[in-house]
Amino acid sequence: MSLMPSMIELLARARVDLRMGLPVVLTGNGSAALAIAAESLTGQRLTDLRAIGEVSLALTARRAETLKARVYDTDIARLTVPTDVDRSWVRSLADPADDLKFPMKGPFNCQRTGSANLHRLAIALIKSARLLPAALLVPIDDAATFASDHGLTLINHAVAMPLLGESSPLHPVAAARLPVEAAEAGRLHVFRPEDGGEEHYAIEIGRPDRNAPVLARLHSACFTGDVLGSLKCDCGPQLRGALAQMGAEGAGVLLYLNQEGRGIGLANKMRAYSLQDQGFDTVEANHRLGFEDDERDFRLGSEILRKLGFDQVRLLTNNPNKIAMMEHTGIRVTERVPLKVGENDFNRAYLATKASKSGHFL
Ligand SMILES: Nc1nc2c(ncn2[C@@H]2O[C@H](COP(=O)(O)OP(=O)(O)OP(=O)(O)O)[C@@H](O)[C@H]2O)c(=O)[nH]1
Ligand SMILES: [Zn+2]
Repeated sequence: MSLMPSMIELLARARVDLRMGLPVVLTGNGSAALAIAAESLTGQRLTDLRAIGEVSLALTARRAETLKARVYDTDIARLTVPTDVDRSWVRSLADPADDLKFPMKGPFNCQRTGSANLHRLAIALIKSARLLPAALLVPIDDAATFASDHGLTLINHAVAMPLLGESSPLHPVAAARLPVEAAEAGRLHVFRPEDGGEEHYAIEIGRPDRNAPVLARLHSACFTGDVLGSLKCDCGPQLRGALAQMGAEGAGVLLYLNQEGRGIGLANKMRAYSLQDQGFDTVEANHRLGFEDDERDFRLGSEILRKLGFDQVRLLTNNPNKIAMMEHTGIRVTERVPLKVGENDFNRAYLATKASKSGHFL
């Protein structure tokens, strides 16, 4: 029946559930579990989970490394939650804010038998909901009955995992003329993904020739840099510099991708900034939170370019990964145009770390 939600729709619902602190039901390979985000766990929900069975905590291998917890499943660690700890124990394992002040002492009881599939699915879902990558799971018997009895969203591992790894198709929803400081001939296009995720934007400057390489910039949202003029990064000057160059050349396209904080979201980026104030660099901070260096999906940049009719670019960037991803997804990068602007005393170390650890061109 067509009114039944598809897995894409169920995943969108599950993201909201997890953000709200509601459990979701995960199932796969004959097993089933309730999963709840550690970040939005209430004391009552922890009590409720314990009434069902033994509760385990899923963490990424990155987070486990900081906690010195054993990882038996490559990318995921599964820790048994002791019966005598409260919500603050879970919080301290999930959130590195107080790692230095109150180091979490193991040894932790790390699970090595059974499958980590449902734990991995919970982490993937929680990352896509832009929460701290940590989930509590408790096994249940009959997933379908449990979900319908309690009105919970039911997610199947085999169907969901490939979808979570894919880039959702994007569709143009609206476009209009937008004169900007850099060029009077501007046009803003809004693209919406099918998975209910963030919209992304493209600002077209002039009327670029679709048969020649276009001067292009893939800009990732940075509220602090773009809007507030933060001195901790170079995003604001890069945004304005790219538009200015497009204005001067009379043509270009700037994609504004809503992947704040290299894809971890603004709340997590502020957590990373707090860790940076404790002395960690931008990459270490991401790892301590349980994220990879860069959680962005640049494939959507190629898709937007193609939808706008472009297949070759002169790419304004210092990031070799952006070039590799463009080429990999069928957009030819005929030239890399360096974008070195906005270095200052506050972001010098950040820019140096990008060069030394993330391979950025100097
Ligand atoms: N997680 C995290 N994200 C950051 C930090 N500083 C800046 N960002 C984010 O990094 C992204 C900056 O991306 P881009 O401007 O595309 O920079 P880039 O990947 O270095 O590539 P180019 O600028 O093209 O050379 C934005 O999403 C910022 O919000 C940080 O310390 N931690
Ligand atoms: Zn920035």
